[in-house]
Amino acid sequence: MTEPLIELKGISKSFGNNVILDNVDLTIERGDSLGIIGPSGTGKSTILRIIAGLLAPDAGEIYIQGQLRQGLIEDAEDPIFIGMVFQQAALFDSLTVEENVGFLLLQHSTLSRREIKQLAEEKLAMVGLGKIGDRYPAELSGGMRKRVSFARAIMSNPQNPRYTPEVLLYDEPTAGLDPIASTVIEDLVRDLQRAEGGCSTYLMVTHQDSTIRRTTDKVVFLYQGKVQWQGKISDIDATENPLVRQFFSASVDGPIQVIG
Ligand SMILES: Nc1ncnc2c1ncn2[C@@H]1O[C@H](COP(=O)(O)OP(=O)(O)OP(=O)(O)O)[C@@H](O)[C@H]1O
Repeated sequence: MTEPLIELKGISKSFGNNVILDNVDLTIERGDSLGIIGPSGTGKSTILRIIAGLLAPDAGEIYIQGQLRQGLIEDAEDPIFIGMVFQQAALFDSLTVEENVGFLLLQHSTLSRREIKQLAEEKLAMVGLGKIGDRYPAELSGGMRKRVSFARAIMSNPQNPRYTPEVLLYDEPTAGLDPIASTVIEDLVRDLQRAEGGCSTYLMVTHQDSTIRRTTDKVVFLYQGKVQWQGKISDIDATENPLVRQFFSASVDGPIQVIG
């Protein structure tokens, strides 16, 4: 049996007295499209930041392709590259689209600007954006900016295959988009999962019903620091779990305490 790409064992994290994650285990296999869902403030983004190596857990272990991670990503490289797509596209306004997509290569490779431009164009074409490399982020719609951030996330360095992302972490990629723009992004997530030069494995944090159903095969339901339920996407409508039922029925009545 092959090793999981990522394994979290007993991960806990508190902010002050607020316990956000309490002894969470999670396994991500190659090819997984795993949704992390649950009410607001249950630690979904926190889990992504811990997996990305941007935030340290208080307790527990993280194995990346079987190797125990020590410290944060800035302290030691993981054996595989994990990319992140943030909720806000997080583009540099003063750089062109192409410079944004090629940013890491411009900083960390010896490739020529022409080579990086060509690679950026290839990735932009993969996310359905042609001929916009010379534009600035402010000239694009919200959906286009998101797609640019996808192109940046799947950028790889041909000089060093280790910098090809093997797992993508999506943090609410359809938040704030209208239903049609959301569908475009959901289709894109699936296209990139299948495409050569895309990324076959990902975690998806989202609140949107359509995004959960259209982009994930399995889901983990987090609440009060714990994994309360996990199952296949097709199990969602059949489960008797009261948390999952309340969440998907959008009812204020049930075990989930409504905050605010
Ligand atoms: N750096 C931090 N310092 C203090 N509290 C934090 C910090 N980061 C997150 N939190 C708190 O931890 C809790 C979980 O936050 P997180 O963003 O992980 O939740 P979430 O499930 O992604 O929420 P949402 O669905 O609303 O985006 C929240 O109460 C948040 O305020």
